[in-house]
Amino acid sequence: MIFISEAEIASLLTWEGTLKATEAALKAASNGTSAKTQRLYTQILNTPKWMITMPGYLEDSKYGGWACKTLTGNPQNVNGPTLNANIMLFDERSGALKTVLSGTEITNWRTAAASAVATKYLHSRVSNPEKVLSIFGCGEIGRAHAHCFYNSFEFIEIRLWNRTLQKAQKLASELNEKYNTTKFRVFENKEACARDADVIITATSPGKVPLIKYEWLKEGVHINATGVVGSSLSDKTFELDREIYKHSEVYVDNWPGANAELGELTGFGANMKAEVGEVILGKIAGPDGKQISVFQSLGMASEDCAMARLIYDLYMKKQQKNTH
Ligand SMILES: NC(=O)C1=CN([C@@H]2O[C@H](COP(=O)(O)OP(=O)(O)OC[C@H]3O[C@@H](n4cnc5c(N)ncnc54)[C@H](OP(=O)(O)O)[C@@H]3O)[C@@H](O)[C@H]2O)C=CC1
Ligand SMILES: O=C(O)C1=NCCCC1
Repeated sequence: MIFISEAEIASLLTWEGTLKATEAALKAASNGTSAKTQRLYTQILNTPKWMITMPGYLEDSKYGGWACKTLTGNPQNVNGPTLNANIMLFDERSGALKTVLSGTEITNWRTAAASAVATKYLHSRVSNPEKVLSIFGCGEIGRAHAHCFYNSFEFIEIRLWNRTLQKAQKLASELNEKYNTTKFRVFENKEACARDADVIITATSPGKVPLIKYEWLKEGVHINATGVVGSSLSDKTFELDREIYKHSEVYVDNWPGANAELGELTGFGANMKAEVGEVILGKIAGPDGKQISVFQSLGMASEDCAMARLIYDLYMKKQQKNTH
């Protein structure tokens, strides 16, 4: 059995590969070529710590795989990441365990890639270079989005907001330095950060008060809302206020997951429009550019299957090269 570590995975990950694998998984959710199994939440009693088990299967000659991700979350982790993930990849003929992959960075990358794919298909005018992107939350998922969106689109300005200001400042400095740019700007005030933004990403552990208010938003804005609290928690909260859901078209990655975990949104009056895959496949027309669109990202096991297969193939290729 092979173990592929975070360090090895970091050397194999590219945005191009991640975007293709994630798009394949989003498409498969809407054309019946991936399993629709629900994920399971297990909580350590009387604590906010949870484990999610995500079994999945994706049929695809390039990105197909049969895998199960386990992910533990501890919102109180101060010295390490909030999320720790591992992915078991199985042999489809024998059922034997083939590989265990560290899954934390894979989760960060594919979550950002899912938002980028959603933005590509739901916010068609994004190729206009005069666009502003605002990212709320500069943790691991926010950081991955900043890299992914910088490398995938041409925004004129990328705004960063974080509850703890210093974290946004640190990330902005890192990114401006790495990409030799001044596009990344820190905003202390949430409203100022959201106003006039064309695309918004929320990547926080949602608190009791929603982060973003409807009255701050520009016509036709596209929002990728990635922060979620497990469905087994009684104090479930969302990053966007109810008025936003009432006035938006809401897109999801998969209906079975949304039906199980996003029931509240229908209660808020949300127009739960379609899976992103249905738009990719041309089954449903995307937003008209005037309405607000929200991609309420849940994350799918099939995305992890696609990524596990991608990384496994790259790893094996590298091993073969090294032995010749
Ligand atoms: N949709 C998907 O597929 C996936 C979604 N997620 C979700 O993404 C979110 C972020 O995860 P990750 O980046 O790994 O976590 P991190 O712990 O790295 O970052 C958490 C972020 O949330 C902020 N935050 C925490 N509480 C609040 C609050 N009350 N108000 C505003 N901001 C707050 C933190 O701010 P500060 O720095 O001040 O503490 C920090 O920016 C989580 O909700 C997670 O469940 C994760 C993986 C996949
Ligand atoms: O898909 C995932 O992976 C996650 N989804 C929601 C919560 C954290 C991880």
